Amino acid sequence: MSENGAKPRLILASASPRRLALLEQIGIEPDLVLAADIDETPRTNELPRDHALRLAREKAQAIAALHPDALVLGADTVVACGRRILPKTETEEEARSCLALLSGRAHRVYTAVHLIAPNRVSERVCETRVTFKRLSPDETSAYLASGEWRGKAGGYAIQGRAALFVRALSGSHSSVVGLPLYETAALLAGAGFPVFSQS
Ligand SMILES: Cc1cn([C@H]2C[C@H](O)[C@@H](COP(=O)(O)OP(=O)(O)OP(=O)(O)O)O2)c(=O)[nH]c1=O
Repeated sequence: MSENGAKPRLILASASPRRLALLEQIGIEPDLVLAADIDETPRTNELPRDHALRLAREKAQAIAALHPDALVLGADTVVACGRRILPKTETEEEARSCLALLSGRAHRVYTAVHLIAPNRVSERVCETRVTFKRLSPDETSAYLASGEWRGKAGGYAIQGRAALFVRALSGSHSSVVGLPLYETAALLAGAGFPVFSQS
């Protein structure tokens, strides 16, 4: 609660419908959802975890600058093969190369969350290890034809058909989809947002 006992206004700094749906899953409805338009290009030699943390922070800061009295939550999801940051795939060719890299091996997904409150800033990053089965040419073609890879980090969406490719996952499923719910709830509770008593 804020100093006067009122529930603080919450803004989700994201254009991702999945992040909104994940927040709603735990009973949290932001007062406002605003997309932050920032440059998401990785810096030279930037590590995947650092990249996710930086972009989550920059998304939150862009919106907090316009709404200094609210709680502002930003997030960023990065799929990494070793130190390599995979793109958010926009073309079928990009998605095909990502699937070829991910096939038959483990990779990591980092989602960072950054919360700006009027009097404090907090952040967390969640690391998840995902192991894909070896993909046959038919599986790859069928997945590419589904179009589910479009705009997704690493060229797949675990909440859709790519679930069939996941042999093992260690970490947080919600984090791979785009928002680690355990960590997000902890940040919000720490900033005085009533996580378990919304109504
Ligand atoms: C790996 C994976 C990623 N994704 C998505 C989550 C994110 O939306 C996207 C990664 O891009 P992000 O830049 O993290 O998010 P976004 O561009 O969709 O939204 P915004 O920046 O406005 O918050 O990939 C899935 O939906 N499922 C998955 O399994």
